[in-house]
Amino acid sequence: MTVIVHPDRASLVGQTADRLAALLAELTEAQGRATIALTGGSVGIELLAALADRAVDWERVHVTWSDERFVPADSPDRNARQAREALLDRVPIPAGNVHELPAAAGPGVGDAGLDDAAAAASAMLAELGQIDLTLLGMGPDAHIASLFPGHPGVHEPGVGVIAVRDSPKPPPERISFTVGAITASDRVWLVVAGGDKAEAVSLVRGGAAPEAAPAVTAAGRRETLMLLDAEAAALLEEDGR
Ligand SMILES: O=C(O)[C@H](O)[C@@H](O)[C@H](O)[C@H](O)COP(=O)(O)O
Repeated sequence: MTVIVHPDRASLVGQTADRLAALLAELTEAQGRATIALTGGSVGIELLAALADRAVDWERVHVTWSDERFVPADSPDRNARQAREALLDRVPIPAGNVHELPAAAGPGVGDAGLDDAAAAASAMLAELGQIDLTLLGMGPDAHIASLFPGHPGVHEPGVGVIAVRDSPKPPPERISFTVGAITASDRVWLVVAGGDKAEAVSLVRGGAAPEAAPAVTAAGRRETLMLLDAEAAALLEEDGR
């Protein structure tokens, strides 16, 4: 894992958007298509908004998500809805290139269909083929996607999408890439900002166990980057790591 520290949140977001635009250009040029898995969370969405202002050949970019909240499609909690507002509705990406994870049938449905949604998402992931880049945020508890410390999901075997119940981060019902799905990606970028993440960053860099810090499992087949602002890296600088 390569750690790159930016002076502040704005430069982390701006320079990561530049880095992402450059990767998309390289991939669409070299292989005719790029497939990326987006993430939710404030930094993840800010990154998408910044990407909207970069030159990207959207015709040849496919997007999906490494996790999704299991709420109705029009819920403001949906990662896909937030991504559409921040980016996808602002760029000429073909509708067929946007591979949303299933939504709950409607308000108050609860977890009826959560397992079916996870199974459908696993099938869609298999159809999608190789993921060139999985973008991840990280919680203050070192969660990634919807894989939380002390929850069984981090030990779920195989490449797929799982149902998550009683998520400590609301909303409670989610569907999430497994660790195997994340590590099947060619590249994994963890994009993390804020002093509230400094402990988790230090835990991850210190080699904590996956059940304590799921983010330690974040690894791409070809590249793993931990992209931080100075606040999130603060303890690292103290440790000199
Ligand atoms: O659906 C979600 O909530 C995200 O996938 C989640 O994993 C997020 O990326 C982290 O919680 C970081 O979120 P912040 O960037 O807002 O701290």
